[in-house]
Amino acid sequence: MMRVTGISKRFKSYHTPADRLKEIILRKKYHRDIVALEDISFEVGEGETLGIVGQNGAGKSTILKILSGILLPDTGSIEIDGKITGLLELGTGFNPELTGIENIYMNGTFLGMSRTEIDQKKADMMDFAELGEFIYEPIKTYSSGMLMRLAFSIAIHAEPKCFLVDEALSVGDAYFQQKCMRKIIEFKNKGGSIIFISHDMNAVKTLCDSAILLDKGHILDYGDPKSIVDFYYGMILQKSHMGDAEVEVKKICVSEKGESSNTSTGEVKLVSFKILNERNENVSYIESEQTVKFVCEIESLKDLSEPHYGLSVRNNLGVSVFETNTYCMGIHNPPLKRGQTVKITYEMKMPLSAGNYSLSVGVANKGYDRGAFEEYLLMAHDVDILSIVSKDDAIIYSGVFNMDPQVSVK
Ligand SMILES: Nc1ncnc2c1ncn2[C@@H]1O[C@H](COP(=O)(O)OP(=O)(O)OP(=O)(O)O)[C@@H](O)[C@H]1O
Repeated sequence: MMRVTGISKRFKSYHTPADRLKEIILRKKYHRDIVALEDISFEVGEGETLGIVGQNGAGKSTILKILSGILLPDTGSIEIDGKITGLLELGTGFNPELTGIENIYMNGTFLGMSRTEIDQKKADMMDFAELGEFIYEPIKTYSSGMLMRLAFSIAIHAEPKCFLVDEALSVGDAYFQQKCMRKIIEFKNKGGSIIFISHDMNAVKTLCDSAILLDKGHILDYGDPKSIVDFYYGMILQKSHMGDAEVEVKKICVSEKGESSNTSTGEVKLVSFKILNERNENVSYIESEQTVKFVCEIESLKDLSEPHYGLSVRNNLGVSVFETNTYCMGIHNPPLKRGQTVKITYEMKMPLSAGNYSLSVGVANKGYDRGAFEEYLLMAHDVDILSIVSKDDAIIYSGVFNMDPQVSVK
């Protein structure tokens, strides 16, 4: 178990290096205080993964640096019965002039391993990193992906109690990332604690047992990863909304199956959401590969010049299995006048594996600008759940959906 209590960290920001000198000599304040973290507390149990999410500058890296001992907090404490290691700022604890093997010794020592321990684990570390002959070369000749392979291998073999995972993992190629993920899951299953920092919300929902939403150094919310991610999306909606409307995050109920976390500017309203089969009957479950209709009624509370509507289907791990919107599909929708209601029907086949799938809907106005809609108006998460049961005569397969392969064996 790891317990972090009341951690705070401030940085002094100087306009120029000369200001630092002036401050000392003239004994006058020449800096601006930046609150990177304020009174951060959390716990991670054995075998648990805590996700930390937040926008750029929220304080995520500062937490990791404090946990790994690179930075000291101004206040607060960290209690853990063992080591904390992880992937941090690639190169920390490495000497570029030394070979991969020499760096295993140096970095291993930095992570608290004895020489005998490193002697015993060196072969495993080298095997895992798969660097071939490069392991005998100075690491200044390594690509960032190769450096990451070495850093990960040493950090995970150092037998930590808590492992820190951040975006540095994405430097590795897809093959090595998968290998790292398998190792991380193995570590977790053996009782290791993990702190996972990522901008990939699907990964946070899939891998974490709990999550923290950080904003400007403060914990905005702490709890179940799914609601944290929904809250985070709500924040993004608010920031990407270029209109002047206030955004509210609230729970709504449009189906009998429970609550949906609805983030809305209040300019459109989700009136109803229905799941129908081919005979237009309301259904809550279908057989895999059947056609289904999702019918969504939206009321506009202001004039919308170029409305767009989106739908996403997520599996029970929160992973998006399908997501699209009318803008991406090249559909030009008629404008909506204030007070008008529009009915959007998505008719599609669902060749998904058996399980429960949640449906989310979104509404935006105007097209993409800088990779996002100009005006997000509504994001209603998990408005309904559709259960899919296996199709009797389907092939036996595992995975997310039936790709229906045509096989020829010659
Ligand atoms: N060495 C430093 N000196 C001054 N300010 C700093 C320093 N390191 C971080 N900060 C400030 O602290 C705040 C938190 O930064 P941090 O890097 O922890 O954010 P982050 O959530 O990791 O962001 P990102 O997602 O962009 O990596 C930011 O305002 C940043 O400018």
